Amino acid sequence: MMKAATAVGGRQMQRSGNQNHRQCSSDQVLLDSFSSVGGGGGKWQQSGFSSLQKMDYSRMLRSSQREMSGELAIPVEPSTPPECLRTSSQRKMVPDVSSSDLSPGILDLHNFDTELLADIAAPGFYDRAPQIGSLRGRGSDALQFGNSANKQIMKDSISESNLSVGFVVDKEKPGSVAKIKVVVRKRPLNKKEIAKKEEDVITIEQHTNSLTVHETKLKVDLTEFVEKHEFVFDSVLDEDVSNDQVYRETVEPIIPAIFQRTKATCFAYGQTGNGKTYTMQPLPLRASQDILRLMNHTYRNQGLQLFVSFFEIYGGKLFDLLSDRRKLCMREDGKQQVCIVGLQEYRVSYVETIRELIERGNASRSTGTTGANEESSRSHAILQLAIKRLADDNQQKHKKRSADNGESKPARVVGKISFIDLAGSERGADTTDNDKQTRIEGAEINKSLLALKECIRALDNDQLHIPFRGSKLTEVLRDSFIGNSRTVMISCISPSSGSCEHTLNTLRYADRVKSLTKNSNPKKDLSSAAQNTIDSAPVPLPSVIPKPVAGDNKHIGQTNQIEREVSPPINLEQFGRENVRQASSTSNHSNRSRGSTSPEVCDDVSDGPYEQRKRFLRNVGSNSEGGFEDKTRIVASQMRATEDYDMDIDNSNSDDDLNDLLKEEEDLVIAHRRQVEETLNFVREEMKLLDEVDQPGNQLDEYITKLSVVLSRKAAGIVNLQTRLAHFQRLLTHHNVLVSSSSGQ
Ligand SMILES: Nc1ncnc2c1ncn2[C@@H]1O[C@H](COP(=O)(O)OP(=O)(O)OP(=O)(O)O)[C@@H](O)[C@H]1O
Repeated sequence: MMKAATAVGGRQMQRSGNQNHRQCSSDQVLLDSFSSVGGGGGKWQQSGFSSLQKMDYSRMLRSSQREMSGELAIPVEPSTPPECLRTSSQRKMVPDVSSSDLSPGILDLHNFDTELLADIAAPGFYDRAPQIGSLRGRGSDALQFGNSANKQIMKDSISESNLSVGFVVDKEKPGSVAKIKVVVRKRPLNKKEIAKKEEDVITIEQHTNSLTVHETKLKVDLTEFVEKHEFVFDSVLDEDVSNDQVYRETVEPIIPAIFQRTKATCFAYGQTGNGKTYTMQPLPLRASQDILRLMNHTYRNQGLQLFVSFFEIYGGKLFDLLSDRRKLCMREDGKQQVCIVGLQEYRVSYVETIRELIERGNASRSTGTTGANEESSRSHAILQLAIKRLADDNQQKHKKRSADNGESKPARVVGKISFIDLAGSERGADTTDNDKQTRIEGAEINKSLLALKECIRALDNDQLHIPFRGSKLTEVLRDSFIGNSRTVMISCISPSSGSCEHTLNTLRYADRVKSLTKNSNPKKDLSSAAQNTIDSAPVPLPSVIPKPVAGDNKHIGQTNQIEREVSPPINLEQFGRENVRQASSTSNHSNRSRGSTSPEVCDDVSDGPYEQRKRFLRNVGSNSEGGFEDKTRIVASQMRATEDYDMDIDNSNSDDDLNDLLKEEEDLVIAHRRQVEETLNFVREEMKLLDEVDQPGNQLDEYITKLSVVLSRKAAGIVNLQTRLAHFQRLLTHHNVLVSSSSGQ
């Protein structure tokens, strides 16, 4: 799972999510070469690349095949090349999908009944898996940062995986693998952090699977002290642990299970730029290699086939990354089973083919720039490896039925594994500078991350109801949450002191996922339970901080942040509209009254037109047009009104129309800008007015004093709007929590 592989055209910025991106050239070369070497009959050989290139790739692939020949004694079959890998003539002549190689256009994730395979024990699978203690010190991954590291990953993965060809079938039952495994991976300090002289604040003890965050804090007397936050997870991986070792610790143990009716999910979670893509990138390749080996040894002659699909969820929409970003639809059938309409699956027999497909998919991913990562994944990418089987009798029937009426019966899914490279999590406070699109992305991302967590928790508690409707992501993964499932979560963290708060948030998320498991380790972030009530929110407004749900305080390491995630609903839409209404009513007021000569229209000295204020100033002290005090009282009551609405929020109903909310927020920003502008104009006009109007000194003093009251109230109004804007972002995040938690009720 990668972002755009640099070798395949680099990464791109895709904001619309609807654009089609084609990265054909080098893919074409590689796949064509592969087909020719792998026995594809030269079907895709006419792409016009040089014979020298062909030879190089052929040599590489031949050697790769030789290395794996013991394990991959599978019949050579042509892999169906993606459309963009064909020449234009081929694109015209050859149908898009070959029915023998691809799944039907409609991929029904459930209708393929899970095959009941013979419970064949596969001995020795885990024999090679190292003890966690031995993971230290290898660090074969590129430890330097930058694109070169990413480029290297796939190669490393292949070559490392080839080292482990001495693969023996497993003897352990899949049932012995934990249902949910939470692993934390720390990355090294990057160049930027080193340049800023940031320190590594994470210590890891792999033999106890514990990790300590040393957070520097300030006492009230401004002296520094270090607070320690200790966490224990199923596994903790230090910065020198290689990607191959990560594979062995996370995915390898669950591979045998997917031959036995299990749906597995592996995902990386963490702050943007902390190594999710770096970590996820090589895993599907390694997994597919092991799957192919098992298929061709332990499960040979059972007619199993491996299928690959790769799609992304961006802005709540699905795009096929292996089919020119074709937009996909998710449907539920009568049995409430999820179908992804149009998703293409490719039947594969070779790791190299999978590699090419992954690279192509990555090149189509939506990426953007965040403060922490220039090439940030702004989508969730989901790569699925599905093992399917057409039973003999089914095959017979299938042939007959196909001959009869041209229908094809889909293969049955034996098991599958989904690799999810999640978009980076961001705090609302970090997104204040982002444009609207980035804010929408951020809100969508946070929403799905929270929904995912809720599903995992429900799953691990054997809850009857899994709140998969919380987001598109969880809906799509629905079938991975039901029945026999395994989940591996890899939390990626930065070691730097500057990211300490982010890191704690990530670890608490991971801790939360794990915390309610039956076998959870009680040794949690004790320091945070005792004294750390860190809240990443920029401005504390108690009236909108949701209250903890009764009985949800059983976990020691829980903090305020977590408690808020299970809070009662807030009507954000009402909140937003109210904000805008208040802001607009104040800011539009002067617009309405401008041009009017009626003094009644101007109920506020600050909002009256210039001539009116001039008249007013002339009458200061005479009370002829209503006292100045009255007018300032009106202003004050308007300000109070904008402050009061917070009180109503808790009584509101929830509303999940995110786009409406963002529209409200945008309106609020406009209203804020307008109010600032008008206040400045007001000040300018007042200064001019004071120059023009000849008043006795004492009356002028009085006027100025009163004016300063109005001005300070105007300033308070602006600050108020700013506070609400900052708050709006927090509320959007809370909203996501509420949506997911309310859908779970
Ligand atoms: N364990 C690691 N060792 C060496 N380099 C790493 C490691 N983890 C991450 N990096 C480097 O850090 C940079 C950012 O990593 P990556 O793109 O994987 O982050 P990310 O979490 O996927 O970010 P985003 O959520 O924004 O997509 C990359 O240049 C990557 O090579």
